[in-house]
Parts: sequence; C-alpha cells; structure tokens
Amino acid sequence: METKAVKEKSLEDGRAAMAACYQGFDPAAYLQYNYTPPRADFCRRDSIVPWKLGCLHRAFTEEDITGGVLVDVGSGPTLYQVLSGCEVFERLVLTDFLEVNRRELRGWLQEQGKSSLDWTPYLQHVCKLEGRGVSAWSEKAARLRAVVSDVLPIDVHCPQPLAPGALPSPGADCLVSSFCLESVSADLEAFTRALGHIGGLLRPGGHLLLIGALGESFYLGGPGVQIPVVPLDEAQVCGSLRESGYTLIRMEVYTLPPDMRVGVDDVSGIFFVKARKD
Ligand SMILES: Nc1ncnc2c1ncn2[C@@H]1O[C@@H](CSCCNC[C@@H]2Cc3ccc([N+](=O)[O-])cc3CN2)[C@@H](O)[C@H]1O
Repeated sequence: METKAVKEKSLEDGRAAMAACYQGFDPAAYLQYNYTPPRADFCRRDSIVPWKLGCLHRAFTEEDITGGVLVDVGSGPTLYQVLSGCEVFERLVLTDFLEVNRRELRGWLQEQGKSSLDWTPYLQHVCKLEGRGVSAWSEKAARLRAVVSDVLPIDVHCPQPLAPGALPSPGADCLVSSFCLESVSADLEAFTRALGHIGGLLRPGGHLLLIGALGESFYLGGPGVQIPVVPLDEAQVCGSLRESGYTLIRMEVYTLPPDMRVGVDDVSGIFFVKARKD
C-alpha cells in the first residue's frame, strides 16, 4: 500500500523530470516545426493551422462568450490561439512555464518584427474569417498588443497555477489552452489533475477552449530535444473533462493526412473542445 508521502514524492519526482525535459526547449525551432508549411499552409483547406483558427473563430464568436478576462494557459511561443479572442475580451493574460517563451511573446508584443515567426499571415487569415479585409491585419495586431495585460509564469501541476492575485477574485471568464496539458503530464491522472488546477482559474459558468493532441507520445521541442507526451484518445479527454468539473459543449476532431506527419512528433489527430465550468 503506497503511503501518502511516497505518492507525493513520486508526483514531485515526475514533475521535476518533466521540467528537466523542458530545459532544452527551443522556441524558434518549435515554431519552425509546427507553424510553417505544410502544417501552417493557408492555401490548403486541409492544413492544420487553418483548421485550428476556424475552430477558435467559431467558438469565440458564439453568443455564449461575452468578454471580460481571457487567460491563455501554456501559451508557449505562439499567438495564433488568441487572435480571435483578442477581439472579444478586454483583458488577455498570456502564460508559460519557460522564460524563453515568455521572452518570445514579449518580443512580439513590444516591437514590430521582434519575434522568431512572422505572424502576419495568421493575422490576415483571421481577419478574413471575420469578414474584414486582410489589410485589417495591422489593426488586429494593435488590438492584440492593447489587450494583453500580462505575460506570466504558470505551472499547471500546482493547485494554484498562477501567483496569488494574478486574476480578479471571481476568476477568468474564459481559458484557452493549446497543446499544453498533455505535453507536460506524465500520465492521464496528471492530465486530469492539471485540468482541475486550471479550472480553479475560471469562474463557474466560464468557458474552456482546449486544443490538444490525440495519440501523441513524444514531440521535438528543439533539435534533439524529445519531450514525452501522454497519449490521449477522445474518450479519455471527455472523461477527464467530466472528472475535473466541466460540461462538454462540443468536441471537434482533425485527423492528420500523411503529409502533415513531418517527423517532429507522432501525433495522429487533434481535438478542439469547447466546455463550460460547472
Ligand atoms: N508545468 C507546466 N505548466 C504549464 N506549462 C508548462 C509546464 N511545463 C511546460 N510547459 C509549457 O508547455 C509547453 C506548451 S508547447 C507544447 C507542445 N505540444 C506538443 C506539440 C504541439 C503541436 C503543435 C502543432 C501540431 N500540429 O499537428 O499542427 C501538433 C503538435 C503536437 N506536438 C511549453 O510552452 C512549455 O513551456
């Protein structure tokens, strides 16, 4: 029979091992692997990034999401996940575990062109989804820079993932999180616990928009930096949501065509979840 102390120790060891894996994370390489063609090809209807942007656009523009505070959990070095939300929310908080990623985000927020990836095609694509001319991309960039209030450290394995006082007391009105929880959790139990922890950042009735990998067991966080991922299927994601206090509104699934499997991970599919905190 495992004592409480032994279980706590093994949990802590697992977190430390995962944190050690992330010390070699290379934002520029990661962006190159996942956010350039073919995975980010705006001329291909079956490319992954346009699919993700479409899911986010639809979810953020439905009438049940009405603004307030949006928190992006585990932003990494990417901004695509908040390009629709930034039009609806007055305050946006970006977060990540690594200073290298927070620096990458601040680089774009503070200065034109000071980032490892040109986000202009992403801004233009989302403007098109919104029925605006692609030339509105610079207005969208200005809006995003205006509503981001903080770029904060976060650890989803902590019951309080953000520093005390980081958010207003009722909690955020909406969370978005993309490819984070399954990539930092050693097993399904840890994934479910992390879902519960981030739920503590959200007010009751608030929404969770969750994008994640299906069937992924590893990914490259940089040249030679292989990071373990807990492989998930749709039923496990739905069960974890239910167990951690969410009501599923819908799940959409994308299956990777063969030429989207480029060797930087072994992901087989992607899920998009819209859920509400009970
Ligand atoms: N304890 C922690 N708490 C919060 N965040 C943490 C913690 N530890 C690390 N982090 C933070 O979480 C990380 C988030 S990036 C995770 C990448 N996920 C896997 C990757 C993503 C991806 C992208 C695109 C496509 N596609 O098909 O187009 C597929 C895939 C599948 N592979 C990283 O920012 C780290 O800094």
